[in-house]
Amino acid sequence: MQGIWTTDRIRAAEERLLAVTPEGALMRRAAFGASLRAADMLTEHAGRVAGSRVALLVGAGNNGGDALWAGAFLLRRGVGVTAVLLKPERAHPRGLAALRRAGGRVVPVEDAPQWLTRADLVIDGIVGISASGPLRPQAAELLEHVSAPVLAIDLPSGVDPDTGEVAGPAVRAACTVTFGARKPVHALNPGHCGPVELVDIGLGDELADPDLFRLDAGDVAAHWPLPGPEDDKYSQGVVGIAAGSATYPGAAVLATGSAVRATAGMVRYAGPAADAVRAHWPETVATGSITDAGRVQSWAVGPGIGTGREGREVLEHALGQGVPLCADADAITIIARAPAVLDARDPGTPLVLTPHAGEFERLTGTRPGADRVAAAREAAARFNAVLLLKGHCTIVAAPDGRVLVNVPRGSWLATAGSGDVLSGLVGALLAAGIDAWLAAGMATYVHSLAGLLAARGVPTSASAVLAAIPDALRQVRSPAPSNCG
Ligand SMILES: NC(=O)C1=CN([C@@H]2O[C@H](COP(=O)(O)OP(=O)(O)OC[C@H]3O[C@@H](n4cnc5c(N)ncnc54)[C@H](O)[C@@H]3O)[C@@H](O)[C@H]2O)[C@@H](O)CC1
Ligand SMILES: [K+]
Repeated sequence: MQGIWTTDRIRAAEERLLAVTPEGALMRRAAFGASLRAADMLTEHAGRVAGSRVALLVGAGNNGGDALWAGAFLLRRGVGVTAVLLKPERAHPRGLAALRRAGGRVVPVEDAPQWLTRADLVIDGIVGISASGPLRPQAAELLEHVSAPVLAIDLPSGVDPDTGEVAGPAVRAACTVTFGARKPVHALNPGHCGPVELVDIGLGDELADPDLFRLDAGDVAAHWPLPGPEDDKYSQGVVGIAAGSATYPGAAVLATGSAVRATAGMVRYAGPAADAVRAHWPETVATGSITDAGRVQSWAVGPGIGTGREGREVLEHALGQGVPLCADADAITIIARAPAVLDARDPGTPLVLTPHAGEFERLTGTRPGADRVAAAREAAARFNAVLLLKGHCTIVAAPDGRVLVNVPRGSWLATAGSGDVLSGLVGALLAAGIDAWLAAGMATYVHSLAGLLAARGVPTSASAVLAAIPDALRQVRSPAPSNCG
């Protein structure tokens, strides 16, 4: 798992490291790493390093210092570097001296447009982890002259470092180079960060207990249930799916199908769409009513069951079985309207709730707001449940405070029925006995990868996402190498 730390924790760790490191050494390490990434970007976008042109946007703090030092390193490689000082009186003195010594040009803001327009690459050193709020008007106006790719130093300026919120003008980077450890913005706002490269500045020993986690393919592969020599259809877990209606069998077919594709365990379906489910997935055991569904090790309940009395009875029955349960879609609305339904639950048995922002508001009375991590964490504690907050960037919070963030792979999953596929995946992993927080995170990961594979650059459908689950699992088990992201 990749760890992610809030900026307070990073700042404290940096201070401890600074106290035992020669002055300026950390910044030079960071800036050298940034200059290497800048050179790679110049090669990619301008076809050369020596002879290319870089403009630095330099703010009032150490982030600007990083940019100035990176400029000094690039000058040594024959790059023409121009620094635009947004707050000349507060520009990092040592960084500025280093840039000047290396032969860099320093221009006032009034002269900046021509240098920004001509640049092959712009380096954003406006503001880093001490940022608050969006870009100030002067910086926002300068950015209008930029058409070259932007390399963000530490994070794209104007984006909130801890929540990823964009409340006004902000840099949209082609790539971000960060130092020491990943910050929440990198996972929560991949659209503004672009691929994120991590430069080691020696912070590792100072940081423990991440605030957030991100799964990688290795984690998912390591925990995904695969049949072993001793296994049979029961030993791998039996998942029950309660979804869909006679008139709208789609949700039932999709949720059941994704459970079928996810693991080799057995899938039972219970509900009025049993005929349609049997027709699509002959390997399932389908019954018309949840009361005669038989034993399962987990339930996935909700998509398309309706929010009336029948839906409520189905949910109550499943909650009363004392097995882990994923409550999705209509099941969430039922809980929001009648929280007493949860009285049927044994509080020690895992529950996963999978709301999107609107369902989250129904459940809790408020929208998730800018700090989606805090919102998900609070709701997880309040409901004593794993809370999977859907969105472009999905957050999975456990009642004990652990949070996973899934960095999306495009917006391909914004399609009807996609949530039904996710709930089948969660249910199948719960049946295999996987920790509910991890199960929800792994399901989200594979769901988004299946979305990417199904889409291959064009809009896709939930059925195609479902069909791509085996390919996503194959890819997870043998991931392609990646050096940025
Ligand atoms: N402390 C260290 O040893 C290291 C720090 N590093 C760099 O230092 C950065 C943090 O530096 P600082 O704490 O000096 O602060 P920043 O450079 O992040 O911000 C400087 C100042 O900008 C102002 N500001 C806040 N929001 C703004 C906005 N939206 N628009 C314009 N100005 C705004 C504030 O007055 C703030 O103090 C990191 O992000 C990283 O780039 C790296 O060099 C690694 C080592
Ligand atoms: K920046």
